[in-house]
Amino acid sequence: MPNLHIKNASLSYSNKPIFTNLCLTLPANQWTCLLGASGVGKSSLLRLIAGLAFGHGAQANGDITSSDSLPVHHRVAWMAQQDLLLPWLSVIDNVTLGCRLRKEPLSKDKIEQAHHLLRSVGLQQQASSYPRELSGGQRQRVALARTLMEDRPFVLMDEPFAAVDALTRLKLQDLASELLADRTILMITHDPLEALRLGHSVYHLQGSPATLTEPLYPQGSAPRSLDNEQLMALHGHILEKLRQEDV
Ligand SMILES: Nc1ncnc2c1ncn2[C@@H]1O[C@H](COP(=O)(O)OP(=O)(O)OP(=O)(O)O)[C@@H](O)[C@H]1O
Repeated sequence: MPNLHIKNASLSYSNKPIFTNLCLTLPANQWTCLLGASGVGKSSLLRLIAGLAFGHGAQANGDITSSDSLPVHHRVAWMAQQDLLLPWLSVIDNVTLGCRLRKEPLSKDKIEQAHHLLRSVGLQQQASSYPRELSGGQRQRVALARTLMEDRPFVLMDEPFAAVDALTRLKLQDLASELLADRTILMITHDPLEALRLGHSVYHLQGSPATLTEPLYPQGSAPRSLDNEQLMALHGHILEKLRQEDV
């Protein structure tokens, strides 16, 4: 998988700078996690990387490039806090939604692949169910299968596990860590523990205009166990920093 390079990313709304000349490299096969207070500009940075449009009054710039020199924008998958499943489609049809939207023929291989992915997220029995019949955690697992079905090298995640209970969140973290191990990932989270469990590096976006701090590099391989002493110490340290920032 390629690295993703973000150079001189700048964004302002109505001439108010949100961030200016941000630079960040997302290493291949790694999770880069991004913490930061509400409104600091995390989701906007993700939008800029994905090449999504900003509303009226926004000025966005930046070089988003890949180490393999191929264009980035159409090779990005997005996973959000809301599962964004279409309620009128079955689980399997939601997993193959990308093919449908692009009007690609749904070959036997593709359908088999979708079933295989549902098996990997533990939902093979629910292929014909509808989203309303699933729990929040199950729905987010379908969203994960759909992300994997798209098979994009770059995965941008905006608080993907924020809407589920603590135990389901831990399970989803473990599953995503395993299934997305070979991608280049940027994940936004408000949960320092989640960043420390999953991230190879953990950045903090802070200030106005926002800047990135030096990254933390949690030890050991992800997903890290909750009884990892270094992880718990770093967790306390980050929470304290966030608390000071909040006053
Ligand atoms: N369309 C818009 N017009 C004007 N300002 C905007 C617009 N969209 C976002 N902003 C402002 O840009 C800033 C960054 O927003 P963004 O959604 O990126 O923050 P965030 O760090 O992701 O916040 P959260 O953690 O709450 O999701 C915020 O101060 C927000 O008010």
